[in-house]
Amino acid sequence: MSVTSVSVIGASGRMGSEVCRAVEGADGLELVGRFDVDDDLGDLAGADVVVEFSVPDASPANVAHCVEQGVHVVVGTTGWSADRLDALRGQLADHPGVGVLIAPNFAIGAVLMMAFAAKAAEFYESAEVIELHHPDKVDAPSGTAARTAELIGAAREAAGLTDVPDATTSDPDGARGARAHGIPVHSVRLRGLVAHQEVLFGQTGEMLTIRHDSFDRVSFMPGVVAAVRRVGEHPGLTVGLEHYLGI
Ligand SMILES: NC(=O)C1=CN([C@@H]2O[C@H](COP(=O)(O)OP(=O)(O)OC[C@H]3O[C@@H](n4cnc5c(N)ncnc54)[C@H](O)[C@@H]3O)[C@@H](O)[C@H]2O)C=CC1
Ligand SMILES: O=C(O)C1=N[C@H](C(=O)O)C[C@H](O)C1
Repeated sequence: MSVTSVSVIGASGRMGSEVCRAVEGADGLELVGRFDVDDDLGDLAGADVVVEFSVPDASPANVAHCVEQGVHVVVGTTGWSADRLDALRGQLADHPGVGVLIAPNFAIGAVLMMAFAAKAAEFYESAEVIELHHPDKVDAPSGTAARTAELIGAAREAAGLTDVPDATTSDPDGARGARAHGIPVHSVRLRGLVAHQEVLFGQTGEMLTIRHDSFDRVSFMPGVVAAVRRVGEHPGLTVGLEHYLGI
């Protein structure tokens, strides 16, 4: 069996340290490098694939460095705006053999939740997203919630649905949440939580709730390991693990 060498950026963090353990325990993968803030990424310890879980402001430069080195990258860090994705696509055009996967969520159940939400969206007048996370999370809304709202918004637009109904005219403190792609998104931060999301759909006389819970960060590891194994077969930029899983 051939061995894929893997380096991890953000290796000291909650996700990075879990990824190091998962890579060390996976058949056919070898952990060759651990990098964190202020480390010189250099040749990335000669890795075939890098896994990147750092912070939104650092991730684009880290990924750009990997692409420049001709190394495939699996990215879990959030904060990839449309502008940042466009810049990465531009860079990848000059490195046609390199694959980059950016996934807002590597838990299989979360990927399914987003797919189910996209499927349900056209059938309901109302839609709202509630994401619930540990209080050490620095970004809100979560990348998963933003992506879910984007998928729901796109499905609604394709179906000719207009704005979600909402008679609110006074909301000085933002109690109705943020709006992402026209969908209200609410962020909860609570000690004891890991990563959770509910997608609520409403229609006269009925409600559909789609909920996913990650109780432990090990829930993300099968998706990360699958992505490491496959990223080399997908040159260019892929956004969302569903494209590797046929979901
Ligand atoms: N896609 C997914 O399935 C998941 C994504 N995430 C995302 O992953 C990211 C990291 O989350 P956590 O591990 O919980 O955060 P964390 O704060 O525990 O870890 C981040 C690590 O990145 C390091 N870091 C900071 N600046 C850096 C730089 N310039 N270069 C290299 N490393 C740097 C920090 O020192 C820290 O060790 C967040 O954006 C989070 O939303 C988290 C869980 C699952
Ligand atoms: O910071 C986290 O913990 C998580 N971040 C990702 C996100 O923002 O969606 C994925 C998961 O929700 C955990």
